[in-house]
Formats: sequence, C-alpha cells, structure tokens
Amino acid sequence: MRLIQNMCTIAEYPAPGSAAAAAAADYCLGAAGRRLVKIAVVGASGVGKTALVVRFLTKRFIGDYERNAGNLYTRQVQIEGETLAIQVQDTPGIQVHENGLSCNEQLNRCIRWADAVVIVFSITDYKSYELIGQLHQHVQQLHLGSRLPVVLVANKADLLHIKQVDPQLGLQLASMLGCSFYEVSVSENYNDVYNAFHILCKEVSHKQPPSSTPEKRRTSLIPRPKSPNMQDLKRRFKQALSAKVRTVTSV
Ligand SMILES: Nc1nc2c(ncn2[C@@H]2O[C@H](COP(=O)(O)OP(=O)(O)OP(=O)(O)O)[C@@H](O)[C@H]2O)c(=O)[nH]1
Repeated sequence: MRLIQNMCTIAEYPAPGSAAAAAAADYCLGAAGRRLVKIAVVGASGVGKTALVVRFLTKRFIGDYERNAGNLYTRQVQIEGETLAIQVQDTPGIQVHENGLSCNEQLNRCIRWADAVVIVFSITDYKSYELIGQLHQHVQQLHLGSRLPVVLVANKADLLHIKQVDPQLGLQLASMLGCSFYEVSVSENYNDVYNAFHILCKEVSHKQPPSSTPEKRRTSLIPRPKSPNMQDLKRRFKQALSAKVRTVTSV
C-alpha cells in the first residue's frame, strides 16, 4: 500500500544507466561520493511492505496506507564507520496465478536495479509464505552470475492469534535459500526491522569495493533525518496524519 507520493515511483523510476538514474544517484550520494546501496522490498500484497519501509525510515508505524504504486525512498546510514547512501524501493504486491508468479516488467526492472532484496511474508497469510521459494528463484534469475544478498522477513509477529505460518518454517526456508531471516512485528518493534536492513546493507557493502574517499570511522548505524528527502517525508507524514485526524473528528 502507498502512504504518500515520495521521490518517484517504479513507473517513473529511471532505467539503470540512464541520465535520470545518474541524477537520482547523485542526489543521494551528495558531494561526498558515498557508496550507494539499492534495496528492493518485495512480497505479496498486504504483508506490510510499506509499513516495513516506513518503519525503517522514520521509526514510526502508521496503520493505514493507500495501495502501493512503488515508491522510492532515500536516506543515509552508518555501516561499520562508513556513511552509505541507501535507496529503498517499495513495490506493489506480487500476485500468484495458476501458472506461477505474476511479475510485471516494472517490478523486474526494480529487482534488476537492486543490490539487495528484502522478501516479506506475513505469518497471518500462508499464501504469502508459499510464494517465497518461487520469488527468491525469480530474483536470483534476474541477477544471473552473482548471488544477490536477500533477507527474508516474516512480518506481523504480534498477530499470533491469527497465525497461519509458524515462524520456524520461515527460518527453515531461509536457511534452505541461503539468506538471513528475521521475524518482526513492524507495528510493535523497530529494532528487528532495523536489524534486517542493517544486515543487508552490511552484506552489500562487503561485496562492493570501498569508496575512494572513505569518511571518518564511526561505530554505529545512525539515522540521518536531516537528509532533504527525509525532511520531506516527515513533513508529508505530518500532513497525512493531520488530514486523518481531521477526517476522524469530522465523522
Ligand atoms: N498487526 C499488524 N499489522 C501490520 C503490521 N505490518 C503491517 N500491518 C498492517 O497490514 C496492512 C497492510 O500493510 P501494508 O504495509 O500496506 O502492506 P503492503 O505489503 O505494502 O501492501 P500492498 O501495497 O497491497 O502490496 C496495513 O493495515 C498495516 O497497518 C504488523 O506488524 N502488525
């Protein structure tokens, strides 16, 4: 689901290598020539992809979003003493048809664009778990020749009373697929969400060559809310919230 229109959407997202893509990366990298980590968040509809991304970027959980068109968010993070620029692409929910996954070209382009992928399912939706194997295979096929870092996230851990998937199954699947696994409740816990993205950034940064202009070392990953994009995101959050409050009070 979509919270707000942000920087750009998958539909608008520039093709890798294009001038527009370079401009987006420049915006993110800034003058410091930082390394850029591009993360796509994929999974079935309603599993909490938008909630996960928003939670990671703002530490907040907002219960209700519009249907997702695929927004791209940007921020900077500290990984092992280096400031990295990261771009997180939220994506529309994947549908499963009789003959398999339905991934349109926009989604495939987004997966190809990514340096790493977060695959999300919900413990309250067995179908969202069932498609993980196929989805993981599809992701790796789009990156033939290099093993793409992937983290598997089982969301909605707070909804145990309507659980359809034992988190243990998620763990087993992740170890079979050779990726990390996190069981999270986006609504109740920020730290697990943070850890899932953190491990992915770390994995990508270990794969990429070090920046030619390394920054002074720092010890932890510190959110940088001062990036212009985050400021914009927060402002829009406030607008969305106050609009919601107005709606509720006017009923
Ligand atoms: N209880 C609970 N609800 C959650 C959690 N994460 C997300 N939700 C709710 O699940 C619903 C769907 O969340 P979204 O983030 O919009 O899901 P999505 O995967 O982006 O959905 P699409 O845009 O349709 O692909 C929303 O009502 C969220 O508030 C969670 O950890 N716990």
